[in-house]
Amino acid sequence: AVLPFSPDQNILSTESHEESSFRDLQIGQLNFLHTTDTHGWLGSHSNQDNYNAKWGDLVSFVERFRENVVGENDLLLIDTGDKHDGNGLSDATVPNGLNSTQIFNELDYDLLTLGNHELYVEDNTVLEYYETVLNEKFQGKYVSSNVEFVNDDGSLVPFGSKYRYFKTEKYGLRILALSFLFDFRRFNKRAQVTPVLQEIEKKWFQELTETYSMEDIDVLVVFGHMPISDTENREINQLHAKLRHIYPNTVIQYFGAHTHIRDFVALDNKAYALQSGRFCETVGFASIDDITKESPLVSRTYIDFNLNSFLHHSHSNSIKEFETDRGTEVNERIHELRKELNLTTKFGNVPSSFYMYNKPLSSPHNIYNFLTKRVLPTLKRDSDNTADVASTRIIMINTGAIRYDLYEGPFTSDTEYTISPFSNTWNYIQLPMALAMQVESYLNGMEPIMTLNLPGEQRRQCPLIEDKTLSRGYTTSDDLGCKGDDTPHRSERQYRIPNVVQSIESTNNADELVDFVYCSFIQPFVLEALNDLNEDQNIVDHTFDDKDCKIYGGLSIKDLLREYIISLN
Ligand SMILES: Nc1ccn([C@@H]2O[C@H](COP(=O)(O)O)[C@@H](O)[C@H]2O)c(=O)n1
Ligand SMILES: [Zn+2]
Ligand SMILES: [Zn+2]
Repeated sequence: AVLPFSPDQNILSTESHEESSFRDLQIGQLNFLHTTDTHGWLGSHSNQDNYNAKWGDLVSFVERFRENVVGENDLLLIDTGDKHDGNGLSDATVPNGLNSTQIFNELDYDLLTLGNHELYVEDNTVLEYYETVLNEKFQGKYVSSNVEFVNDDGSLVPFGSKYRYFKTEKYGLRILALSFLFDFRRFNKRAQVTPVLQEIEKKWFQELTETYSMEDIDVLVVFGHMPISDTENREINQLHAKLRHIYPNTVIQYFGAHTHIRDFVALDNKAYALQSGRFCETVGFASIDDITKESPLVSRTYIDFNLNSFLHHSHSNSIKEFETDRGTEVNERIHELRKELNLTTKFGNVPSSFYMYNKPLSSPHNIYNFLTKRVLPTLKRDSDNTADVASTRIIMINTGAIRYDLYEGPFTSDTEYTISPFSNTWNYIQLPMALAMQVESYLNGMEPIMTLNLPGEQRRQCPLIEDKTLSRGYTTSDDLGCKGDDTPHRSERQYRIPNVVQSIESTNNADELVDFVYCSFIQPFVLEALNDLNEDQNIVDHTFDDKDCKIYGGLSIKDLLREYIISLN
C-alpha cells in the first residue's frame, strides 16, 4: 500500500499554517497545476476580489512558480476543458471563442483536452480542432482517448492524440497520460464520443497497455472532462476498476472536471483525483513525492485565482518581481479584446444582488426567484405566431442555463454573458393543464442533469467557518479533510437548487389548456416527462415527440434580462 489513507494526515503539510493568511503548497517530486471549466473567464471577476487575477497573471504565475519554487522537481500543467459559454470574452465573438482560444493557448500546457462545451455547436468543435488540437505547440499534448473529429469529407480522426507517453524533464519519470470525456450524448455532427468503457475495450487500448506495462510507467495520469465524485453514473469508478486491474500497483493521478467543484478523492491508497472548480476561481495544485518508493505521499491545494495567492505561492515579493513580459502582454491583449467587443458597455444598473446558491429559492434575492417572478413573464412570442393562444402560460428553464450570480451595480454587455451565455430558443407545446402542471415536479425528481452542482458542495461535513475577520469564499471538504483551500475563508451559506424552475401566468383559471413554453435545451427531458406521466395517467391519447414542439420565439434569457434592467432605469 502506498499510503494508509486517513484524512488530513497524509498530506505533507503540517497543519500549522492557520495563523498565516495562506496554507503553503507542499512541493513534491512531481507537481501539477490544474485548470478546468474556465468558460471564457480569462479577464478576472470584477465583482469578487478573491478572483481578481487575469489569464496573463496565470501565465506569469506558472513562469515564476517554475523558476522560484519547483526548482529541481517536475511540474506538469493540465487543463480539462469547457472553455466556452460563460463570459463575453469567449462568447461575444462569432464563432464563439474566436479570440479567447488564442489567449487561452498562451499557457504552455503539458496536457490538455476538451469538455462538452467544445462539442455542443459545430463552429466550436471545428475551431477547437484547428486552433488547438492542430496547434504546433500542443502536438502530442492534446489528448483525447474517446472523442473523434469528423473531417469535412466525413472521415473520423482522433480529437488529438489517443494518449501521451513521455518522461518528465527533471526526474525522468515515465508518464502514460490518457484523457476521457464523460458519456456526453449531445455532440454535434463534427464529433463522435464513445463511452469510456466501450473505448477501453478497443484494440488500440489493448495494444497500448501491452506496449506500456506496469514496468514501463511510474505514474499513470488520467485527466479528462469527467467528474471525480460521481455517485449517479460512477464512470470514473468503473474506469478506475479496469485500470487498476491492468496496473495493480501503479500510482494513478486523475484530474476531473464538469461539475465545477473543488474536490479531491482517494480512489484507493495509490490513486487520487483532483478537480479544480470553475470560472478561473481556482488553480488546482497536487503533488506526489517519493514516487518510486513503496509509500508515495500526496498533497493538494486549491489556490484562489487572485494576485495575492499567486504572489505568495510563487515566492514573489512584489507585482514588479512577479509579472513576466509574456504575462503582461497576455493581459494587454485581454484588455484590448474587452474594448473591441464592447464588453464594458453599460446598459443599466442592477438594483441589488441576486444569487444562485447563497439565498433560498423562496428569497427575492435568489436569481431564479427573480427570473421566474419578474423577468420571464416579460417574454413575448413572435408576432406572426399568435394563433391558438391559451390563457395560461408556463415558462420553464433549466437552472443550469443560469451560470453566475447577478451583482448589484453596472449591468454591462459582459454581465449578460456571465448570467446566461446560451443561444437556446423558446419552444412550446399546448398541453392539458393536468399534464402541464406535473412536468416541473417530474423533472425535479430526476438526477441533477440540467443544473449545476453547488460550487462548494459539501460531501463530507467540515465545520462551518464563521470567523468574521475572514473573507467569504470556498471552505472545501474533500477526502483529505478541510484544509485544502490555500486561503482560509468564511463559509458561504448554500442552498440546493432544482433541475428546473418555472413561471406560471394565468388569466383564466378555468382554462383547460396551457401554453407550455420551455428553453430548447430541455426539450428531450420535457418530452420524456410528458410521455412518462401520460403513460401512467392516460390524460391524452398521444405520444409526444419533436413534431409536437413549435417555435415560440421571443428574446433569449440574456436579452430579456437586459431589457428588464433597462426598464428599471
Ligand atoms: N445550450 C446549452 C448548453 C448547456 N446548458 C447547461 O449547461 C450545463 C452543462 O454545463 P457544464 O459547464 O457543467 O458542462 C447543462 O447541463 C445545462 O444545464 C444549457 O442550459 N444550454
Ligand atoms: Zn463546465
Ligand atoms: Zn462540462
